[in-house]
Amino acid sequence: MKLALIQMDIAFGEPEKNKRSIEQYFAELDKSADTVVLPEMWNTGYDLKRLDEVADADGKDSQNFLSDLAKRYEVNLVGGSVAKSSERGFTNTMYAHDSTGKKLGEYSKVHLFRLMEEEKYLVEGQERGPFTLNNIPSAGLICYDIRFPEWVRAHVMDGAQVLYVVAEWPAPRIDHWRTLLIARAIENQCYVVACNRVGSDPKNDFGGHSIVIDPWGEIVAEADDREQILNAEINLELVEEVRKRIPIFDDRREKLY
Ligand SMILES: O=C(O)CCC(=O)C(=O)O
Repeated sequence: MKLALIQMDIAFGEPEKNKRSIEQYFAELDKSADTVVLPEMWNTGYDLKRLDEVADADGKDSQNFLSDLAKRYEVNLVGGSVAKSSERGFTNTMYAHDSTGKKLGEYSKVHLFRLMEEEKYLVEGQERGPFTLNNIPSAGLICYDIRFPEWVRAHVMDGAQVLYVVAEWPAPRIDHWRTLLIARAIENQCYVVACNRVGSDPKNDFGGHSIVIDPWGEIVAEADDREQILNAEINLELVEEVRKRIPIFDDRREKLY
């Protein structure tokens, strides 16, 4: 698989402007890329106080936009996440599409991050929302979700071999971001493909360092803290190889935990 992670800045509360930025990035994609990943809440950023005005009604506009991009560029697209409004309230929701534009799955962030007051404005997702991308069982995780190893393990026990993480992770804790992601890859013996944003909003500076990590914990590719497209190639056979070498899934003591 040839991945392209779009590590972009996000305009605060300006979905149309952010869509134009994404269009520009797509025009610059490496022609060999088959799977593209976007960051968290790319439509609005953390403009939570104005969700009434800026969130996407039922995620329809975002889904159309993402489906059309995937089809036009013939790429699988893990569409970061968007602020979505529905009868249930506002959610932080990821959509994945295949290269024909077909929707593969949907996932809403289940762990809301109090430090950014998400719990005051958003409602939690209730489902795992796994998807199969390129014939590979995969899962989406949104930012703070990576601090919950039991949540990540649940996806892997379901069969996930690639974890797509999308984030607006602040710069002051970028060491946590890297360490947690490397640990999630090693302990689950799977690929971690993680796309963060850069730039600033009124309250935070975001740290970039989008990263692709293999099931042995080796870094396949890593960005710095500037806007860029991070390209990486991964080989899924390595998942099986690593799981045979250290068979942690056979050695688990399920009765004890
Ligand atoms: O856990 C962290 O330190 C960052 C989480 C975060 O920024 C988020 O979930 O939006």
